[in-house]
Amino acid sequence: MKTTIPTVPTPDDAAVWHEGRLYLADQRILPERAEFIAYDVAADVADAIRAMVVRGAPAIGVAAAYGVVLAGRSAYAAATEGWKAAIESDLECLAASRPTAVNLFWAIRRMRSLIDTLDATDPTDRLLQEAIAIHDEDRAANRRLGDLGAELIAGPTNVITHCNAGAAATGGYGTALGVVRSAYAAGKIVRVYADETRPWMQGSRLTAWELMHDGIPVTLQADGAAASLMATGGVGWVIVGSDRIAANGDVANKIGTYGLAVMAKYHGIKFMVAAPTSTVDMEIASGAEIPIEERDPEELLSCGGRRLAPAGCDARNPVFDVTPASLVDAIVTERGVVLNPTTEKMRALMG
Ligand SMILES: CSC[C@@H](O)[C@@H](O)C(=O)COP(=O)(O)O
Repeated sequence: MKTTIPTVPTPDDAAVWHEGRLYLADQRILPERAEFIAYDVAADVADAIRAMVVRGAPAIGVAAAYGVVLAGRSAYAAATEGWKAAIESDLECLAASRPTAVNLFWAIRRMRSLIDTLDATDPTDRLLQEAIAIHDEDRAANRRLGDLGAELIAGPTNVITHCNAGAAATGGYGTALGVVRSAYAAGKIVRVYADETRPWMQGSRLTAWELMHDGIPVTLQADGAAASLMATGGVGWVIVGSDRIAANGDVANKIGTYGLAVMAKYHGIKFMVAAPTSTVDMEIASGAEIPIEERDPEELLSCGGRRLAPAGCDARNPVFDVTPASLVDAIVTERGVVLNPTTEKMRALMG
């Protein structure tokens, strides 16, 4: 992990712990401005997750783990040996920040398991070690799954990606964009077509920024342009990340992913989901049980601060959808690849 704060955040600096503070690169304003915000208390980290300062399932998990460190420090300052009772409200506050990305709950559960083993003394150092381990392990998992995903691509080919599943969305390197990074280095990817990803524009702002930062050829397209691109041929894979993968291999990801998978099947294009095993939720049988976040319709009714829709216009803003396992060719994790996922194959992967 980095021990200094870069003056300008790079895509790999979504979360940085430095001298007792958590710094999050503000992903709401990138790439126009690259700035960190410093955090000292867990409730503010929860607000940052809710407000999309930090976003992307693994990065949310990493931020929450550091949030638990801040919670432990505050709880000990307030209640000394009673810190375990005092930390509870902050853990609940972090867990209530966003509902879909299971990495959030996975990270809090892992930090809670550690808390259960600790005594009444100041827990800050021990909690920090665990948060750093979560951060480092995520980066290492992404490197591994990036290489595994790249092996599936015969190449050279073009690929489509949706939303941002890059370094900024993770502890580092990226999931879908980790596969792209590894495959591009191996000469297997010619160009990445990045969907703009309405309404938060994670594709236009973050994916385009990350790929240009790496010198990987990228073409931005409107979300609705993917089908006609597929029809022209030349696209070998759709590669996306995930917020939660159910036990049967159904995949929740950014709204619009399901449509891409349907279109990919129609055009005979392969569909890959790249995610660490911290994104797999074996406690739910299928995608029907995945809670789908609905955000403020205002995010859809306006763009760049300018109102687009007429006053009084109704709008729905589900920000994730579920792609059935039957449309997924490969789920790529750090533990291995699952082709044509089923419950049995996911059980074998997860042990
Ligand atoms: C490696 S990130 C995987 C997913 O979290 C990503 O594709 C996504 O949908 C992010 O949504 P966001 O609403 O930006 O948090």
